[in-house]
Amino acid sequence: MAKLIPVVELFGPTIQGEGMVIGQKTMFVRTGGCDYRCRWCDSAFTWDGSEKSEPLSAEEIIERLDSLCENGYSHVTISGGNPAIHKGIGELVALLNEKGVATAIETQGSIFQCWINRVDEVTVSPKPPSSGMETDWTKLDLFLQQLQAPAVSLKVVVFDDADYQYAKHVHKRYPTVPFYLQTGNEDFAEKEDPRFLEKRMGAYEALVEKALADKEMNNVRVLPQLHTWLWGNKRGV
Ligand SMILES: C[S@@+](CC[C@H](N)C(=O)[O-])C[C@H]1O[C@@H](n2cnc3c(N)ncnc32)[C@H](O)[C@@H]1O
Ligand SMILES: Nc1nc2[nH]cc(C(=O)O)c2c(=O)[nH]1
Ligand code: SF4
Ligand SMILES: [Mg+2]
Repeated sequence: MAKLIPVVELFGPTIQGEGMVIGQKTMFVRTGGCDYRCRWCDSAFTWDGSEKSEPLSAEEIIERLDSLCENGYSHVTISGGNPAIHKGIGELVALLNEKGVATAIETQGSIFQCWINRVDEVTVSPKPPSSGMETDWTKLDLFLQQLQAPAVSLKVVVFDDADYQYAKHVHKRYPTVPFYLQTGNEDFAEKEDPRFLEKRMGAYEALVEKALADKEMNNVRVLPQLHTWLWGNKRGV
């Protein structure tokens, strides 16, 4: 029997606002459940019990994506929560592959599944000290050793100096993996702050300046969460 996938949100078309394929037109599948509890998680509704997920088969997910996008789509991003806790996603990835639709995943690198190697773009985002989570380096080493996907990147969110030092450590530990620094959004719960965009731009400028002045961070890409510049903390975009 097909394994069901707990889905919290399906949305799109939108643009990928973060990381290695920023700007890519994409659909999103957001799964429920996470093995982490990051203090600043902007998607805590996937794991804090505030929302129920709907168990869907891979076919049902594709039907719903199709009905969201009458013009069709060529790219699907799977995020969460941690999508890597769900075995059933392998079937979704295989079906999308068959249809010629490219796939991407966002995960923190704590749990590996064989199907991850069939995802076209894998973003691994280990969590810095401000998250309150502790990285199990042995697990992360193993995750990256097993990872054979066509395109892989590391992305570390930075809120403060300790996070930046952590990001440097990650980049040094895995020097051959394309590395992204991403600004943290401390106003993730804010709905109507008139200074929201100004603050996001300020955080981006500060992170860019830090990286530009750092001789150990010459081969990095520095990015904001671009979707928040357009749409703030709105859900489903
Ligand atoms: C919501 S998570 C889901 C995927 C997976 N659990 C992970 O953390 O990689 C997707 C991305 O959003 C980032 N993120 C979550 N909350 C954020 C915040 N307040 N500011 C900036 N990035 C955030 C995470 O670090 C991760 O890269
Ligand atoms: N547009 C857009 N881009 C994103 N990139 C990563 C996201 C996520 O929540 O995983 C996300 C999201 O929620 N929306
Ligand atoms: S690992 Fe991702 S989904 Fe899980 S709590 Fe952290 S940011 Fe949120
Ligand atoms: Mg998000």
